[in-house]
Amino acid sequence: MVAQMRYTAAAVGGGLSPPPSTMKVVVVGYALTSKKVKSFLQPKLERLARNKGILFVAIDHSKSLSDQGPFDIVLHKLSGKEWRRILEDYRTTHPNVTVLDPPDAIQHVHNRQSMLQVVADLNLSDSYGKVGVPKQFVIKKDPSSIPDSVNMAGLRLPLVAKPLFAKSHELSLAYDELSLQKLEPPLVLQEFINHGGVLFKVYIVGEAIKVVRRFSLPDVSRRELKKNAGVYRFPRVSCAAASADEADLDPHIAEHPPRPLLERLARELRSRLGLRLFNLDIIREHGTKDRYYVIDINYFPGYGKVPEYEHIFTDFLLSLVKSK
Ligand SMILES: Nc1ncnc2c1ncn2[C@@H]1O[C@H](COP(=O)(O)OP(=O)(O)OP(=O)(O)O)[C@@H](O)[C@H]1O
Ligand SMILES: O=P(O)(O)O[C@H]1[C@H](OP(=O)(O)O)[C@@H](OP(=O)(O)O)[C@@H](O)[C@@H](O)[C@@H]1OP(=O)(O)O
Ligand SMILES: [Mg+2]
Ligand SMILES: [Mg+2]
Repeated sequence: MVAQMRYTAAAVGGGLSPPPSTMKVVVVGYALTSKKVKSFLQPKLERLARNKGILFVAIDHSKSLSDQGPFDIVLHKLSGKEWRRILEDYRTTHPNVTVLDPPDAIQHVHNRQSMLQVVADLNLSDSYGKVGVPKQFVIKKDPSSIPDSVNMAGLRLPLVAKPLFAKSHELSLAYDELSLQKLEPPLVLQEFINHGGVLFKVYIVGEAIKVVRRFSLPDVSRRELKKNAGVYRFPRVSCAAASADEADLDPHIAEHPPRPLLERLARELRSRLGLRLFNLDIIREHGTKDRYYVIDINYFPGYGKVPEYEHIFTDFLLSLVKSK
């Protein structure tokens, strides 16, 4: 079902020409934070969408979702149990509306343990490379158990400590296991993998993928590890300001992972996670040609920073309606 809405002056907004009047409009309701609206719903996206017959409409939280629309697609990234319940109800009562993405699938990548489990289960290995996850375990409560748990799990130092819930972005690097007791659970402790200080962000929008390169934490040598102790906290690492797309780097480090490997990984994760909008952070172990680790998966990431995202995203929205 394509929500049949005629273009009106109010719907189109000032100054922009509507598409031909015969064109059916694809209505996309969105529930996003104001930060996300600013970064994602940029004028260049809205403009291109409008020319292709796609209209973005803000969902009004003071009204029932069923009383709004009709929508063809609902796009959302809001947290909270109540919102998840509203969406689940809406999905049941409006089976023809594509909700991007299902709330329970999103929940799966909110926890840093379940997030990487799918990659571990996939155990992807072919002529292009091998994709795994760093050894890791969860500390739920008692930080005094950390040193013993690290030894028992056979984790090699240094370790990265991340909040179990992916919404929080603090990151610590620990050179010894005793210092980890200072950190506040629930946490994921993960082996730090040397990767030449460069990481690849693979943005997925349905079947499309786009890869960017970012600077990351530098390698830690055996010598450095022996010399240092303690836990070091890092503010946001590998954020958009850390782009390394144009940097002059050692080609062994800069080279993107093979496209066929990423395409297979993206396809598998899309179906196993039941998500269509996500990105993954992948690193190549320094000194190897084909040993890859996925270290993070994010739902509906910052697409606004991806070159040409407006074309990729609008094509994707149209393909959803066409395939119905
Ligand atoms: N196991 C690891 N080995 C090496 N470096 C790592 C590892 N885990 C994380 N890092 C580095 O720390 C950064 C932040 O880690 P991660 O991506 O897990 O956190 P995040 O807060 O979820 O990030 P995002 O902003 O992408 O959501 C990574 O971009 C990478 O530079
Ligand atoms: O805000 P930005 O554009 O940086 O997008 C970031 C996004 O924040 P937002 O959803 O509030 O926008 C983050 O979401 P939360 O985990 O905090 O929910 C997470 O997905 C990051 O990985 C994104 O950065 P990217 O991986 O694309 O560099
Ligand atoms: Mg990350
Ligand atoms: Mg993340």
